Amino acid sequence: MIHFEQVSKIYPGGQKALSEVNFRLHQGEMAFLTGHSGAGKSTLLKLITVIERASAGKVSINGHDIAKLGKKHVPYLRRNIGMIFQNHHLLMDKSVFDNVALPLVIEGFSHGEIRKRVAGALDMVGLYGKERHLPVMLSGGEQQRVGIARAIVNKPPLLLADEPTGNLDPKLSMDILRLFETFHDAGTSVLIATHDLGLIARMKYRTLTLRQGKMLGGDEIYTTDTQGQA
Ligand SMILES: Nc1ncnc2c1ncn2[C@@H]1O[C@H](COP(=O)(O)OP(=O)(O)OP(=O)(O)O)[C@@H](O)[C@H]1O
Repeated sequence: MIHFEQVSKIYPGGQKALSEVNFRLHQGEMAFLTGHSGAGKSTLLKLITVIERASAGKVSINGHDIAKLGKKHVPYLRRNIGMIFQNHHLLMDKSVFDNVALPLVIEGFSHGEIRKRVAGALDMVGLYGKERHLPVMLSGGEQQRVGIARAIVNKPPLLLADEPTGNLDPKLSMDILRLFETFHDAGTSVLIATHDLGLIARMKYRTLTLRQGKMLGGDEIYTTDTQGQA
């Protein structure tokens, strides 16, 4: 699903964020991405969503080299990726319903379809019945669930999360990871960037580790992947 080959990223100004990174995330796989602050986790996610472009190497999604993707095709790519952020980026003056409905409104779905899909997404994240609430009326964990409902409402095959549990206590963090697990069980590919090694250790998924822009064990993972294993 995602394939990085010798990918480097140097920001304008000369800051090297990623250095010859190799890895694959398979279709339907769930994995963690970890590393110290500044290791390059967010940069790696931004290359997948084409918020940033690689300086060298090749990023492919479903076999397509995204360097060859023209500007007008980027929104189509992003429609297939649900993105979840630590501070959830909710519109605070809009209801839970309006926040979750946003991607569907942008895509031009009918009112009836939007109502049905938003209800389904809120049900999945355990917020059914809170459609009319404003985000400020919800707890931090519930606000994060609204962000997750918005990310999955158009059923993308890939979910990317950048520190999704950063503001939550251990119990709520585990609940959020279990929620990601339900999407993974339903066939969605999931990549979660997190500092929280304790949380990672409690789950059984592959962990990709960045250190100063380099993927530790990257070549080994790359070799194993080419043999068709996770
Ligand atoms: N837009 C930018 N311009 C210049 N340098 C940047 C930019 N974004 C990130 N960097 C630099 O690239 C490196 C990697 O940053 P990145 O945000 O990817 O790390 P991270 O692992 O996500 O860190 P954190 O866990 O603190 O969020 C850092 O040295 C950072 O200062």
